[in-house]
Amino acid sequence: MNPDIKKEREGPAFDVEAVTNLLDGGRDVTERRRQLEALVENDPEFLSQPLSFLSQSGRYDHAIKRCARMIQQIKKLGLTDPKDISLYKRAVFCGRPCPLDLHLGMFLPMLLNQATEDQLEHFFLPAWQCQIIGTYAQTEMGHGTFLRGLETTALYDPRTQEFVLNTPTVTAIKWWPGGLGKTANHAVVLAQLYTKGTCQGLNAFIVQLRDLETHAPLPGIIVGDIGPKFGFNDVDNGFLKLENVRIPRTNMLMKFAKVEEDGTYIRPPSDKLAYGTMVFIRALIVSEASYVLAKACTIAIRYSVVRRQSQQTPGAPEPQILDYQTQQHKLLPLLATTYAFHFIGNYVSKMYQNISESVDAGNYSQLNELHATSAGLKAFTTWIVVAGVETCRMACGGHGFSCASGLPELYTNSAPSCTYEGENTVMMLQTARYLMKCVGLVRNGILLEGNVMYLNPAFDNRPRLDPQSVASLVGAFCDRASWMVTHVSQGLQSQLNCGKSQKEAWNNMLVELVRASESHCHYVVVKTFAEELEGVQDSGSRAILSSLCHLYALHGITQHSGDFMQAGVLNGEELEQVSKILRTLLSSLRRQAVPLTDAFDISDVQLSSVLGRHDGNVYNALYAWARTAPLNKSQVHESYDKYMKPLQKSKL
Ligand SMILES: CCCCCCCCCCCC(=O)SCCNC(=O)CCNC(=O)[C@H](O)C(C)(C)COP(=O)(O)OP(=O)(O)OC[C@H]1O[C@@H](n2cnc3c(N)ncnc32)[C@H](O)[C@@H]1OP(=O)(O)O
Ligand SMILES: Cc1cc2nc3c(=O)[nH]c(=O)nc-3n(C[C@H](O)[C@H](O)[C@H](O)COP(=O)(O)OP(=O)(O)OC[C@H]3O[C@@H](n4cnc5c(N)ncnc54)[C@H](O)[C@@H]3O)c2cc1C
Repeated sequence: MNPDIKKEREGPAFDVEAVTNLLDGGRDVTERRRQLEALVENDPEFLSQPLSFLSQSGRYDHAIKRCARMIQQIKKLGLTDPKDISLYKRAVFCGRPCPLDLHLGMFLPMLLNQATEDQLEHFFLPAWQCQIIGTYAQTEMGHGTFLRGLETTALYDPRTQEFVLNTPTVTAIKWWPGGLGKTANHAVVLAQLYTKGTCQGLNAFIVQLRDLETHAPLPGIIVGDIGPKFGFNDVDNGFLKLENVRIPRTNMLMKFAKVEEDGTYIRPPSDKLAYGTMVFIRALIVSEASYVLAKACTIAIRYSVVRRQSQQTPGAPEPQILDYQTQQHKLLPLLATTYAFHFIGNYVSKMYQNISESVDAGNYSQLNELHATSAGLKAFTTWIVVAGVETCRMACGGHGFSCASGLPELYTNSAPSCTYEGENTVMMLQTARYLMKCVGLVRNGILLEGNVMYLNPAFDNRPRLDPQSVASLVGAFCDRASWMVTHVSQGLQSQLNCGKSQKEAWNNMLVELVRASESHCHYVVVKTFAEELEGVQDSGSRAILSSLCHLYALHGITQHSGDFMQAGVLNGEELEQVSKILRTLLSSLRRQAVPLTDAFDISDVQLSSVLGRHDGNVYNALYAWARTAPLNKSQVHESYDKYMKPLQKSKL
């Protein structure tokens, strides 16, 4: 083990295993996770060469091979608990996306959430057994955000009791669905339903795409891969053109909306229920965000204690780069953010679970709050995580730019989370829509509960900020959100008072509306982090996590100091105080940085990074990695004899 990293692990101020257990949700969960990871890491079928050396087709082949092995093993091991399956899948793909994500993550949940009993009877088992492999085909070339603008049509034909599906224009072609290109043989297709001459809006239809024996596309189905992307190249994101494809009436998911045999349409109790699976994935994205940032922080912090660079004192050894305050300022707030996002991920998962149960019981009253919260936190966490991965890459200097570091792959695979499942700006505006409605309720004398209580009148007048107190800092974030949300609603009102239409006024305030939503999400994250600490039994864990929560809050204030000052929450002098305490915290947490990343308990296989190796032996591993690169298969590349040699021989 590299002596520097070894020294970093001597005498942490807390019990690393206790924090690992806390992050996992208990000692038994840690043991189970390690057991499942070991099953994968000891399975010779899962051994693989560095993915960076493969082509797009090679990566897809590699991914499909792992999918098949994973499904076989899940059945053989008798894994039925969704938590086990999710942990096993994460171990197989090391957190990377895979061609079955949409089948497992959206197609199956769509069946569970939107299918009738008969439909479940017909589709679920073959889908669970992977005879049916599905995807979620909603986005079209011309529309991803504006769902009501989707052009694919499903015309009901009462004579044959079938729907006829078409993508009538080039912009109607389904574009992006994961697994659609080469993997899926079915899709849930979102289409505008027409029956009895009337458009009844978006509904979900199960469409078979490929022959179950030959996998060849069926008549009327033109399907393929959309080609190489910025990342995510293990997944065959595809396109789908539909030309008069006929499906039985019973292929429309009819748990909520219905089309009777004669074509009569029965409206769903809420027309947003069809959007439920998107909310499920948004909640899942929030709970996964922390894992991505945990990997990036582990790589960059471990590298930062083995990398020595520059010379502060002549003759003295070059310092570890984590000794530089700037390196601490880049990485330690991100480490604190990783822990903060772990707790907000738990919070959103619990919220989704609770509200889904009440929706199943027919109570739709909290759907809006769930949508607004999951949409805002999905945008808030993914924007910060993706930017954080890039910060970690840059903090590793040149070697961070090598695929050997694992950081470019981590960045390009996580970057689309700011776009898919709801483009982040659009999601923040959904949260803003909800917040503006809450302001309206307060104006009508209604008292609010939960995370928006700060909008109630005379929400307690707070003493001046005490930057040493986490509770006081949470109050500061609350006051900032209250001021920003109220301020933007006043801005909207004054636009309307000047005679602007609702639409114009809204568009003129979009930037402020997004900022107000971000401040609301930031408050919810800080509040949740602080509240979670109260439940931590182990005193050593509680102490170190409190320092991280303190750092996260102080750093948030310095990053958005304009908001806090505009809101009157703190003045210049108090801001200086905040920055001073933040700097002190950086140097005190520096010694705990490696143990705090070890607590994530991410194996070298999972990390797939030469720079982030647990033993810190980076340089030999980097050299060995480069030597195996395909370009080094021959000392003289074939292009020399084909092009350069003739050039050098020619008399220029
Ligand atoms: C890590 C694992 C990865 C797992 C692996 C993941 C791999 C990648 C998977 C990616 C899969 C995809 O991208 S699938 C495709 C994802 N696509 C999207 O997310 C599309 C985003 N667009 C939309 O959701 C919609 O178009 C909106 C919300 C932006 C606008 O919809 P709209 O119908 O026009 O609604 P709008 O007028 O704004 O609002 C009308 C009312 O409906 C409410 N409303 C709107 N949506 C919802 C909703 N979902 N649930 C409840 N309520 C809603 C609003 O609050 C509002 O209430 P009130 O104010 O009237 O009370
Ligand atoms: C890797 C990846 C995987 C995907 N997988 C799937 C899948 O499996 N199934 C599926 O159906 N789809 C999938 N998608 C598509 C994805 O859901 C859409 O790309 C996403 O919903 C954004 O829609 P869009 O591409 O039309 O962006 P647009 O909405 O065109 O966004 C472009 C810009 O317009 C702005 N904008 C748009 N509307 C508004 C507004 N009302 N107010 C303010 N600004 C606005 C946005 O903020 C953004 O800056 C995937 C996409 C990617 C990248």
